[in-house]
Amino acid sequence: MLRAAELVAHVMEGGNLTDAFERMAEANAAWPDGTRGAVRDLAWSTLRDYGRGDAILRQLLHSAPAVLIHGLLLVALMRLVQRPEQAHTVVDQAVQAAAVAMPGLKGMVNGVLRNALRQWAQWPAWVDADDEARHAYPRWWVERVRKNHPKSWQAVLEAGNGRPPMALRVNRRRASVEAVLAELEEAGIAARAVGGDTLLLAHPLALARLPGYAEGRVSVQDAGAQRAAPLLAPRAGERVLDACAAPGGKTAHLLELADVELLALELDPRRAQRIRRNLDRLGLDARIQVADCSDVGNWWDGRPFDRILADVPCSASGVVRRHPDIKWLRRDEDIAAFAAQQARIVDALWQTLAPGGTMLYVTCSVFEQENTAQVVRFLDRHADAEPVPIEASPDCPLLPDAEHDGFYFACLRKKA
Ligand SMILES: C[S@@+](CC[C@H](N)C(=O)[O-])C[C@H]1O[C@@H](n2cnc3c(N)ncnc32)[C@H](O)[C@@H]1O
Repeated sequence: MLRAAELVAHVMEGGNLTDAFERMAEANAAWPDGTRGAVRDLAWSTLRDYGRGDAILRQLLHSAPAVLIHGLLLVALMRLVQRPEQAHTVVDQAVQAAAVAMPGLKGMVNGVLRNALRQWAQWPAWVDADDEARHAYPRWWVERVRKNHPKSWQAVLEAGNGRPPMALRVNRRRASVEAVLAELEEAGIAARAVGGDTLLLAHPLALARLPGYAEGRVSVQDAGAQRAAPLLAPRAGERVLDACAAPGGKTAHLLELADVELLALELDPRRAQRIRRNLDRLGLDARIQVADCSDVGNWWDGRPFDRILADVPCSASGVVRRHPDIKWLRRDEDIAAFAAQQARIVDALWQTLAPGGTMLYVTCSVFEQENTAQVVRFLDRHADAEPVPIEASPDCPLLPDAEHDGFYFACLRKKA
């Protein structure tokens, strides 16, 4: 419980959840899978529900406690929601964790949690009275989703608060969908094919338990993310640019689909190393370069590309259930900053596209400003660009649901 509280406290201080968890897991390499999974699950669940937990705590506390104790109380409340039948054990565990972290505050933790239990029946009313708590999102986020998706805003918010599905991509160079399904069945892992190279697992599991992963027959990639490479539809012999490539999920998928000459660019040198590791595992190859793709003069050799994947940095609002810290760390004004950065990137990349070539614009955002509005402005600025319809639509917003995360795709052709 203390480890999960440390992660929650780290986010409350503005830190990144995934990075902090990876550092913690590295420092505790001897943790069994079960411990690693439990710490992760508790921290992630607490942050998905942070608004609700905090609304309850505000009723019980007179002043804000030290951030680690605040995190611990939130984790304990989440545990109480998950396991009400073990309430007394949960309180004892939280008190023991406080005794280790801040012995002087263990009485306070005990008092607050016992008081919380006495007032259990009030929790729904406390949560309902607070807009942010009811939805478990900041107010600005709720407003944006409501405005951008008037018919489905509640479903979008709910999907973002749920647990994400786990999907696999079959490496068609090494295995077939049928062969992988049979292998999974033999290992007692329930899965079903959902089109293309994609399999959906009935229950998420640890990578170490996944047959064929180490041997490069399968990768873990969300089913929505797996739409990108087939939409770009690379053909053998083409020059392809993957402009924002790390950790290389879509780079690998493109290479699995066709023998192309691929350049993968990535701004972050540490993340760029993950592309090579992924390609090596899958038996694939590409040129990988650390560069700012919008600074064309620094990396482009002047030879145009036939296809460009622009999987641009974005708010990640479509994958918030995988990164629940972002909904509490992002600010409304960040979205305009992302949109400006995306515009800079696609304008720069457009120069490197061959006439007749296509660029696939991708975000994992559900915010219009980064999606359709971005593409409409792009088409206004570039008279030589035209949309290539996706399933009879000029673009393809994929809202998050039980099978896939939220994505947005627009395919743009450069007039010949
Ligand atoms: C959405 S992620 C890409 C995910 C990746 N395409 C995949 O499928 O595995 C965006 C990536 O773009 C990188 N990035 C951000 N700004 C960039 C820039 N100006 N040039 C190149 N890469 C950039 C980020 O570091 C991040 O790794």
